Amino acid sequence: MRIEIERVAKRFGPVKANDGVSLTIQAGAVHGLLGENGAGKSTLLRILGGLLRPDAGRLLFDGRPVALASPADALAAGVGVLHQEPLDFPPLTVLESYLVARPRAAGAGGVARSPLPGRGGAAGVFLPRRAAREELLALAARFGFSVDPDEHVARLTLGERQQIELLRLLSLGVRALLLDEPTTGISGAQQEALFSALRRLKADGKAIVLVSHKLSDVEALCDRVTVLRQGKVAGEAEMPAGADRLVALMFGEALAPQERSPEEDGGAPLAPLERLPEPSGGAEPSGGAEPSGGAALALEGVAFGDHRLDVRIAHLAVRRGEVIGLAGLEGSGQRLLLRACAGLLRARRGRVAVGGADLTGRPYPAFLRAGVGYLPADRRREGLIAGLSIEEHVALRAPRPGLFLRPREIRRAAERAIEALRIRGRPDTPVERLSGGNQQRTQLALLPAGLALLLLEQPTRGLDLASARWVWEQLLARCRAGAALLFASSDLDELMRYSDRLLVFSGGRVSPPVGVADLTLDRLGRMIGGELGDAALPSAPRAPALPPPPAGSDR
Ligand SMILES: Nc1ncnc2c1ncn2[C@@H]1O[C@H](COP(=O)(O)OP(=O)(O)OP(=O)(O)O)[C@@H](O)[C@H]1O
Repeated sequence: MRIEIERVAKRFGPVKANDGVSLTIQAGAVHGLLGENGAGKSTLLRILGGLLRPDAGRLLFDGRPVALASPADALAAGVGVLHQEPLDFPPLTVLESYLVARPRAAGAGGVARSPLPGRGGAAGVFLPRRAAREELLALAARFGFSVDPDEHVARLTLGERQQIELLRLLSLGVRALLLDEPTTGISGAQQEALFSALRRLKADGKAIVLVSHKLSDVEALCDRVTVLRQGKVAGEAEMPAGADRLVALMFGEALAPQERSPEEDGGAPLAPLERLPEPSGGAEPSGGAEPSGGAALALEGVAFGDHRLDVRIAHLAVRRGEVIGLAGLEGSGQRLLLRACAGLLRARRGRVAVGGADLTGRPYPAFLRAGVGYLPADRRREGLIAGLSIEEHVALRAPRPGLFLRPREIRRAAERAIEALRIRGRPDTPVERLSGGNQQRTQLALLPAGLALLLLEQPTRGLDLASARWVWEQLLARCRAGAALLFASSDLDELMRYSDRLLVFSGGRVSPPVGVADLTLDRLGRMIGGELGDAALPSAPRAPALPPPPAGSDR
């Protein structure tokens, strides 16, 4: 399907999110949509997916003007959106989720047209589960996805949920697929599977739109890219266009080549961000050295877990100013460790001390008082409160000077935070209206100053290159001021670049701390794959518990 976007405009109050965007997406091609945080990419995707109506301009599908009043309209017109967080239903099984929104065949409860070549649709008075099941398995096999129709969606990893959603959209007959940051939070193997599926769909003649901040994804997949800047088309390029050109289109000339990550620079050496001060105790910042005393964080013989994993750490001491990266596939225990160190998950045994104070078994507020700050990955569900504005978040965080909040002071504090963290929004902007990158900046703005221990999940997920770099500048400045930092990331370059030492997680097993100087990307990849070495503590995965965990639990 060919998609033409003609002079599309969309405003949110004073913000021109899309300002006369025109571009054509060809059938049988992957079209990249790039741009810095807040450039207007998601807005355009939401317009194409029927989630938003444009104020002006029009869309043509295969030359015919269309008016999309809802996602159902877009689906009926052949456009499916694969959101970063799949729109699935955690309590359902994979098969039930796959069948959501399937139109019923001619007045009966049957499965409509089969998405598989050469097969007609099944129909019947009752839902023909067996036919649907076979169809799902055959479609999954076509793309090399391994699928268990009876598994609960809540038990799947993000990458597996994404595969089911992709299959569901295909089963609904989409001819154009819009993907929003599809490789965020999925494993390397799942990324390979996704890429080969997309190449196959492209060969089948589908139009594919890829929104991504990762130039490596764009270079691997796209035939053509359009760069948005402040709601306008800043430029277009046929691929391969060269990373320099794309970065210049996205950020103007503002981002010097050395400010980009090695991935985007094809491996060129980087100008390092300013690193840590000399440690006061004489310990080396890398190479596995441990602080001798007064650690920012000390764990002794701790064991914690959830319904799925038991995690044990015999000994970990993190010194002030140190950065510890937590590597591993998502759901391997990193999040559990961060939550245990934040007082959000109680260790079953062992000792947890922050700044020398024993906080074992103490509640979350005690950790807060000890100077622990926690930044969750899921900013929309856990980090921020939908419906509240930036200033309301600032008010919630404010230390209580008395019984009453002072609105003027709160507003001024919000304005200062907006300015300091360069958030694109106003004090009264509800947080759900901020772009992903600006939500992350807001979360960072809410972290109090002077923290002793920062615990961060995926601190730069969804951020553009310049913003990610800038966030790390802020974090390293806190480290230079004495904070210790533990962060979980699925970006190996980020882990290698910013950590002093790494803990590698694999299915709940944890490696001893490894100095990054002793690691290569290749070795790290193998450790993540399970080669943790003899020193890693074994831990048996727990038997699956019923009922399934709520969505968003550590997977
Ligand atoms: N519902 C909304 N209400 C108000 N403003 C909005 C809304 N949605 C988006 N915006 C604003 O429109 C602009 C474009 O946002 P959009 O989410 O399209 O950017 P983006 O390029 O996808 O950014 P990111 O890479 O951070 O996800 C931003 O300034 C954002 O704050």
